[in-house]
Amino acid sequence: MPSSPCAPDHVRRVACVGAGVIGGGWVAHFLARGYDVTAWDPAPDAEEKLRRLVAAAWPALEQIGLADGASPDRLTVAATLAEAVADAQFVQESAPEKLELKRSLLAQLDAAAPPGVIIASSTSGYPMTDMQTEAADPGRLVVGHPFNPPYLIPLVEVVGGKQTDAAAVEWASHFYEAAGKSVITMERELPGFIANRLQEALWREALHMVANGEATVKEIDDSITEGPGLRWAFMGPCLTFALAGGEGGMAHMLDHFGPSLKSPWTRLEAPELDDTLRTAMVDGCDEAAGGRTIAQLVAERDQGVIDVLRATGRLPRQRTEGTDGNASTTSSMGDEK
Ligand SMILES: NC(=O)C1=CN([C@@H]2O[C@H](COP(=O)(O)OP(=O)(O)OC[C@H]3O[C@@H](n4cnc5c(N)ncnc54)[C@H](O)[C@@H]3O)[C@@H](O)[C@H]2O)C=CC1
Ligand SMILES: C[N+](C)(C)CC(=O)CC(=O)[O-]
Repeated sequence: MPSSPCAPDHVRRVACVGAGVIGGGWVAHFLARGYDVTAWDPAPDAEEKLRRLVAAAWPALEQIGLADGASPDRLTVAATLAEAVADAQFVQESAPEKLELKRSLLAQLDAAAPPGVIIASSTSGYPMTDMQTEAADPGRLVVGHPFNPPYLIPLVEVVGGKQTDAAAVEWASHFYEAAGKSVITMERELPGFIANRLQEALWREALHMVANGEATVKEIDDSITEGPGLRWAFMGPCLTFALAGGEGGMAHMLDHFGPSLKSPWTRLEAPELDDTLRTAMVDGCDEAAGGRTIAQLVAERDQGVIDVLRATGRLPRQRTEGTDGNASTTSSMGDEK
């Protein structure tokens, strides 16, 4: 077992490797929770982009409550990967979703990080078994799959690969909880984990409807935000459908609607993501954005998530007594169980 040199709730220094949309979001989250964060990203403009992302996220983070001592000033951008992880007590990898790159990067991180320190990948779909093949100590490599933006959406799915030590998965789950996340620890690897597997089914149908001219991008988005999405923020799809069975609950729902719900399973096919569909999706999203910039949409999304968290009783949350003004001060969101 990679005996981590640090208890999950005593971590103070986190390294984030890859600082784009998700790596930057992780940086913002860890800073807001009071950690010292060291980031590394090979892109020449990475530091500027990262600091811009953190600055844009900070007002939302102030709204939901910062840990004592939290500050963007506690971010250091390292010149090399080795420097970034040299002193880390936890490493979050968020490099591009390319299997070969992940394999080699995780091996480099394993070689450079202090012995025993847990290294998590943000991958949105690769099983850790396929990514840990080149590492000398694959036992300490786990998946920690976040949701965009990681500084507001509580969920992290944690799962190991065939060579991951069970204790590493357990340590990572405890660490994310201490860092204010809501954790699902998976016993076994599933492509897409749980939430993306569900999202993939929805996404396939959305693309299919656009490809076939059956619905516009706006209609698809409205159908969720004005419909099931309102329920899903606080009650999942299974319990929601149990209520479709009235007093008979899920049993009646399945007896009543089961046969009619089953027939589509056999007729649904994957669409071809060709240039025509790509253009239709890009144009449809531009139209749905209605002239709003990405920065405006990010601010709108962040406020929307905060409003939903607050409306559903997940904000504000009591802080626990922080003795060191750091990670022991739990998040104001996400881990109410
Ligand atoms: N964008 C999303 O909504 C989500 C993405 N993810 C996962 O997060 C990871 C990162 O995705 P994004 O942030 O969206 O991509 P991105 O393209 O925004 O950022 C990737 C960053 O990695 C950097 N990079 C390139 N080569 C690198 C290397 N060898 N080592 C370290 N960094 C390197 C790039 O310069 C870039 O800044 C992927 O594994 C993705 O599947 C997970 C959940 C949601
Ligand atoms: C688009 N994506 C598949 C990378 C999204 C995710 O992995 C999770 C999310 O943020 O919905």
